[in-house]
Amino acid sequence: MKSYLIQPPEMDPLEKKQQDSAIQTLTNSGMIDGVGVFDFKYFVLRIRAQSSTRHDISRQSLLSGNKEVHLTPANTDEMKRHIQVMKAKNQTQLNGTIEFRAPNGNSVWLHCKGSLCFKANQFQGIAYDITDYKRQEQQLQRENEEYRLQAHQDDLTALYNRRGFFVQMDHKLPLGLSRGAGYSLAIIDVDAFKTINDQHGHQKGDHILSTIATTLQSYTRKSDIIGRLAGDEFIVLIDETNFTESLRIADRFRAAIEAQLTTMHAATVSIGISTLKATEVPSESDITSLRDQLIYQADMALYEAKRRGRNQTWHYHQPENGTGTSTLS
Ligand SMILES: Nc1nc2c(ncn2[C@@H]2O[C@H](COP(=O)(O)OP(=O)(O)OP(=O)(O)O)[C@@H](O)[C@H]2O)c(=O)[nH]1
Repeated sequence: MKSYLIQPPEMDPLEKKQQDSAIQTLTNSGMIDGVGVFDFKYFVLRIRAQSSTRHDISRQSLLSGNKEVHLTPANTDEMKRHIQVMKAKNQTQLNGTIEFRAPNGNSVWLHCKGSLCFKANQFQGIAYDITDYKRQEQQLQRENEEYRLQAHQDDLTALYNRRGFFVQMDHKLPLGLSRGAGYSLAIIDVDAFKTINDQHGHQKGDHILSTIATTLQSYTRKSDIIGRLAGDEFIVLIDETNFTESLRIADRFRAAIEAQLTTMHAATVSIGISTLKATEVPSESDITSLRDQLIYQADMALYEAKRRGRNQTWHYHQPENGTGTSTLS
């Protein structure tokens, strides 16, 4: 790790001489790689390499071949605010990581340890270059995010898998309901898919599933959530809808899928829907049971669509005196 001694911009000549000799000793011993001046009135940190032979500083990304560079904080406003807070609290010890911008636009992270002199707008201390470490950390974060996405994604269709869908749904429901939005849930199941697989092979079956996924993507809005629940079952959380609208929207899914699949194997889908009214604002602990209730009701409606002969869209309807379903054909 590289380190730089940061000096005050203006110094007493005698003090400067003493420090120069100390710097030379530190440089020779390999303890520091350069010296700098940090003026936080103008927010510029000037760094000068000292031990170019020992550390081959010319190859270092920070300096990009130069012996001296000017760095500015990546977020000057935030840093100004931070220093103002320190000043108000009369705190002089700075011990933290600051992201700077090199002249070539690259980020340079320096861990600065030392003291601030508010009167002279100066910082004095040591700055450790932790850029490599930060880059590795960011790379690790990116990889973790990728793994997290993969764990929530269906391999075949690239839609959310069951887990990913529920994470998204649980996140969305409370937000929407608290601002008075109603939601509908559609469960879409391929009709007689087992027969299609048996007659045409698994590969054709997979192709049908992929076609359904792309059709759903093009017939939904950005704010809807689409997932593949399992096997031949898809699920869509339709944003901001009521009973009537959701029936119309879901039946459009059914008709569009049928049209897309006609050219393949005349496959069709059945759809069951349930709706959560905007007035049903839940407490946070109610979300899971609301989600289970929506799924249960959509499943019941799907069952009805299958029972009545398939290739239909049914909406769950809770009559005054018990359970039941209402229809659109
Ligand atoms: N090609 C393919 N088939 C799958 C996949 N996952 C599950 N299946 C098959 O999908 C079929 C689902 O059939 P079921 O849901 O039991 O019933 P169905 O034949 O669709 O009949 P209904 O739902 O009553 O209309 C099973 O034969 C599974 O083996 C997959 O990823 N690809």
